[in-house]
Amino acid sequence: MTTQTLVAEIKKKKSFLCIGLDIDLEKIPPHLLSVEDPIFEFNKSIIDATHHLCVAYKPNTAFYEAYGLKGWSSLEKTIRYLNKNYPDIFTIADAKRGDIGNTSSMYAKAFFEDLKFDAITVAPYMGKDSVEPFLAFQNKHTILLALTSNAGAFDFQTKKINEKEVYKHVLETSKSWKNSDKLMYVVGATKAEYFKEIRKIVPHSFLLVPGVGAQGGSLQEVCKYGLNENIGLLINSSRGIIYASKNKDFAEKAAFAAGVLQHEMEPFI
Ligand SMILES: O=c1ccn([C@@H]2O[C@H](COP(=O)(O)O)[C@@H](O)[C@H]2O)c(=O)[nH]1
Repeated sequence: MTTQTLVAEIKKKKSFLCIGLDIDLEKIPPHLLSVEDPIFEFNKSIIDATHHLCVAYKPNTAFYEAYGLKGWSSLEKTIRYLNKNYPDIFTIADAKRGDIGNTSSMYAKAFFEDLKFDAITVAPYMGKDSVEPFLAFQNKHTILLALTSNAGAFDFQTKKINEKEVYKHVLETSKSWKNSDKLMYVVGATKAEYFKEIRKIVPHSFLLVPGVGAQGGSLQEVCKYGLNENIGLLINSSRGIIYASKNKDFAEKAAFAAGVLQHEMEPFI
């Protein structure tokens, strides 16, 4: 998907919500556990109930890899279902990959060519040659971890090298890489006070913002400095939406929780 299509969808739906599909079999309604593929059935119900309220879905691959081949098959069925039934939805594989160049190329093929995701999250730690293979794919997006939502972000990301924080080096240096127009960045909602500085370095880029909901980040605080001329934000909530209920009404309750966030977003669009 192109960035222009994503922006048009945001304006059409009056939403920049991304719903995280982080499926834990211990958290889904028990009645689903007896069907053949509980993860896919759960995802399908959540997607059908919420697709009009969001512009993106983000399965975190860890939640599928944890269930082995069955989990990977559920992930594959989920992305195929999304691409077939809701082609205007932006799909993000939250896989946090990145390795030496030829290995990164294989990761990119797996997620962009085989699974046909629109975007993948990538760790910047191994540098330019580990990220550029992802950027070689047309109409695909690479979402680089810049300033993450967890407490451990302060271990390295905010430490200074040559008087500049590491996350700022990530933002600035990556701008010089080939096809850097395909880059987006992860910035945690729990780090709202950093958005002003971040927007000075990447004013036009999209930011994927996890941390609203279960992690306590504030949508309003993020929007204060995070928005740009194209909205430029994808606000993610996973547990806060998909586990709104453990009963048979789970999809309906997820839609209600998604609607609350979408409603908060409307005035910004
Ligand atoms: O900095 C980061 C990067 C990724 N994540 C991921 O986003 C979701 C958040 O889930 P919630 O249930 O809404 O807390 C999850 O997949 C994380 O691995 C992040 O939280 N922070």
